This record gives sequence, C-alpha cells and structure tokens, in this order.
Amino acid sequence: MTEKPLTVKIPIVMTIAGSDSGGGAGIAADLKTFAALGVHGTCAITSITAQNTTGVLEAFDLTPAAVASQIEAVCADMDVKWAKTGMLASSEIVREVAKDVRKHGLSLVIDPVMAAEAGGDLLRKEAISVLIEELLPFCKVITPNASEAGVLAGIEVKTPKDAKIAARKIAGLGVETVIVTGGHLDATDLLYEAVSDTFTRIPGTFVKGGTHGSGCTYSAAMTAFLACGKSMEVAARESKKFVVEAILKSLPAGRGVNPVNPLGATLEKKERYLVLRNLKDAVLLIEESPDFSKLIPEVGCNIGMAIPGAKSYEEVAAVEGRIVKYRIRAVPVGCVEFGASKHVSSIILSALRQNPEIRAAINVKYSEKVLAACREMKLGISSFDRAEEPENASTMDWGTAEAIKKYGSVPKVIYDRGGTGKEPMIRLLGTNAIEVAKLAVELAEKLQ
Ligand SMILES: Nc1ncnc2c1ncn2[C@@H]1O[C@H](COP(=O)(O)OP(=O)(O)OP(=O)(O)O)[C@@H](O)[C@H]1O
Ligand SMILES: Cc1ncc(CO)c(N)n1
Repeated sequence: MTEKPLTVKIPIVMTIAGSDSGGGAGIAADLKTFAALGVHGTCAITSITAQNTTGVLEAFDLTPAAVASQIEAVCADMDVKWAKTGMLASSEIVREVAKDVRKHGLSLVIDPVMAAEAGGDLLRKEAISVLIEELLPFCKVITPNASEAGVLAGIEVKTPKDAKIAARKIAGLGVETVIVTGGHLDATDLLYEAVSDTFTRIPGTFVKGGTHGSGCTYSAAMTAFLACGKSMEVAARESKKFVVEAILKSLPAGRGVNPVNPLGATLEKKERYLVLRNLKDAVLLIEESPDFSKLIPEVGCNIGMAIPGAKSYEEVAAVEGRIVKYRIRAVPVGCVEFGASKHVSSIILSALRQNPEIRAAINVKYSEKVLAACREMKLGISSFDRAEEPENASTMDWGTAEAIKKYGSVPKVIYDRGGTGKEPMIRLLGTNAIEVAKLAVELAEKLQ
C-alpha cells in the first residue's frame, strides 16, 4: 500500500470588515492577529475608512455585490470554516453577509462594531435592526462591548450586573454564546453560554497602553482559537491574554489613541531567540579561546546582550552563575538565560539609553597591561571613579552613564580602578555579544 504524504493543514479564517487607513483596527488588526496566531487569514472588505488615531474622517462603503464577490472568491477556493464580522456599515451589506454566511456554512463570530473608539459611526442606525433580525440568528459567538451590548439588548449597560442581563437578552435573539467585553467596564469579560445557561467571568485588570483596535483584535483572536479547535472558555481566556499583550506592546503612532500591536509579543519572542543564539555563540568563542582565562577577574566574568529597546534586567540575557576560571580555561557555570545578571544588565541598560544600538557588554580583568592593549587596539576608552559615586546610586548604572558623558558617546571600553573592597574592572561594549566576545578574545591574545 502506498502511503499518502502527511500534509499539515493550516486553518483558514476570514474577516468580513472595514479597512482602517491608520492600520490600527478593522482588517489590519484582524489579519495581524491571524498571522500571530498561526492561522491563514483571508478578508472581504466592506468599507474603506479614511481613519487615523484621532477618528474616522470619511467612509466609502463597498457595494453588497463587491462584498459578496470577495467572499465567493475565497470560499470557492479555500476551506474556510470560521469567519468574523467587524464593520458592516449598512443594512444592505448586513443582509448580503447574512446570505453569504448561510450559503457557505460559515461558523461566525460577530463583533458588532458600531463606532470607532476615537469617534465616528461605523454602522448606520437603521442597520442595527437588520443586524439583530437577519445576522444574529446565524452566529455562534457575539463580542459586544458594554455600549454595543446595551444597544442590542435595549438596556443601559454600566455595571457587570447589567452585562449579565444584557448577555441573556442578546442570547434570546438567537446567539449561542455572548461575550460582553469589559474594556469600558472593569476589564473583566463576561462569557455567557445559552445552551447551559452559564456565566463565566474572564477576569482582567486594566493595563496601560493603546486600545485602538482592541475589540477587533479580541474577536479575531476568538475566531482563530475556535478555528484551531479550542473550547469556548479556553478561546475566551486565551483571547483575553492575547489582547492584553497587544495593548501592552502598543507603540506611539499618532496624536490620538495608539493602535494595539498584535504582533508585538511574537516579535519580542523572535528577538529573545536571536539574543540567546548570539550569546551562546559568543560564550563558545570565549570557551574555545586558549587565552581568554587570563582576562577573568577574581569575581568572575559575564557577558550579556539585550533585546532591542530593553528597559529591565529581565530583557537582558547573560550566563547564569558567570564565567569562571577553571585551571587554564574559561568555563560558563550555567546556561545563557534572561535575567541572569543584574550587574552586566545595568551596564547594558545604561549604555543603550544613550545609544540603542549598543546592546552587549562583557566585564574583564583590570590591569595596566590590559588597558595598554586596549589603547594599542585603538579602542575608544573612558572611565569613572567610584569615589565620586553619589549616595544611593546603582554603581554600574551611574558609572556607565558617567563614563559615556565624559567621552561624549558610548566608548568601546569603560574602566574603573576599584574602591574599598571593590575589584577594579574593564568593560567592553558593542552592538552584540559575538562582537564583544571577539574583541575580548583579541585582547586576550594581545597579552601574550
Ligand atoms: N485597558 C485595558 N486593559 C485590559 N484589558 C482591556 C483594556 N481595554 C480593553 N481590554 C480588553 O480588550 C478586549 C476588547 O474589549 P473592548 O471592550 O475594549 O472592545 P471594544 O470597545 O469593542 O474595542 P474597540 O476599541 O476596538 O472598539 C476585551 O477582552 C477587554 O477586556
Ligand atoms: C474599520 C474599523 N473597524 C472597526 C473599528 C473599531 O475599532 C474601527 N475603528 N475601524
């Protein structure tokens, strides 16, 4: 019997939503979320908005035929099971989408988008009843925020108790699962499953960051997780976690509400991986050098590297337990890990505040001979004096900043001659760990 080749199928999902020219909400947020969660995202655009972080300036709705044609093109070719809707703009588009969803048997998540966070209507008032009567009965999940839930349920939603009443009322319109999102309440989402008449709180606390596109990102994440076969409750918990990270990773973009950054956490993971790989190779260079052990100070040595834009020591990787001298070799005590050295990370964080390109450092033994070799290699050198250190300052943070200030930019070498009970030290700085390791190995060879 010939075996069929194993093919891994990626879930294909669709967003039926508007375009935000500012790149924060609508299909931009949806497609970024799909990409981050490893599903293949397709789209049918309903309306093109001229929008930025301060609001919606204009909207150009597509014809229902144009929306239908996009859905048809995708569904005729690809196996789409789950889809979401966002901005639907008009009664005509809502009606068309209801028809297409039934035709293609799509399991639907509805984000009943009515207005942009920064202002601007995204669904005409007269389309609300069409949404309720013609689309809601064909959807599996709906994710209204407090004010959308209020409009759909015909009550005011100001408290978590109101959200419960509204969720039951919306389910009564023919929806299996209602999630009232808490971005405008207490940051806790309320999941209501009609079949079992159960409420599940998906708790959260308010985090600081841009929230333009948070509802789109949340409902797109729900669609992706459900397409991957997660249960409703797991999908809701994971989507909440995902949107919180996207808010935390938001970046300044315009003068208004900053857009969420659904790919921020994925990109950070990539950077962390690249840093660990670079650092591992750097440590290998040090281990293999027959000369490096001469540069190891009494307190041991460490080498570190930060991810771009690092702000805390947990974002700087170094060798756990330092690199020590064993017989004539340099030996790393542990593995390379983030948060492994407060000492080296203080040097790096202080340097990258002055120059974001400088992300790596190593500390080596101080001697006049080593310093002379640095001079011979024509490396830029600066220093600080521990005796001048202000009270309550972090030595590495202050000393590095002081040496940089004296030099006018970040030098390759920063040294200090020590103090009472403090070993003198030389630090080599550079853009990455391999670069500083090579510099250190070259320096060690010069000492021969
Ligand atoms: N500041 C915040 N801190 C933590 N979670 C938040 C915050 N803002 C929104 N969320 C979460 O984001 C998700 C989307 O909810 P939200 O109520 O903001 O939707 P929305 O109002 O439709 O969004 P949009 O801004 O796109 O219109 C929910 O899971 C909600 O709990
Ligand atoms: C196109 C579009 N869809 C949804 C929203 C809601 O955030 C928005 N601001 N713009």
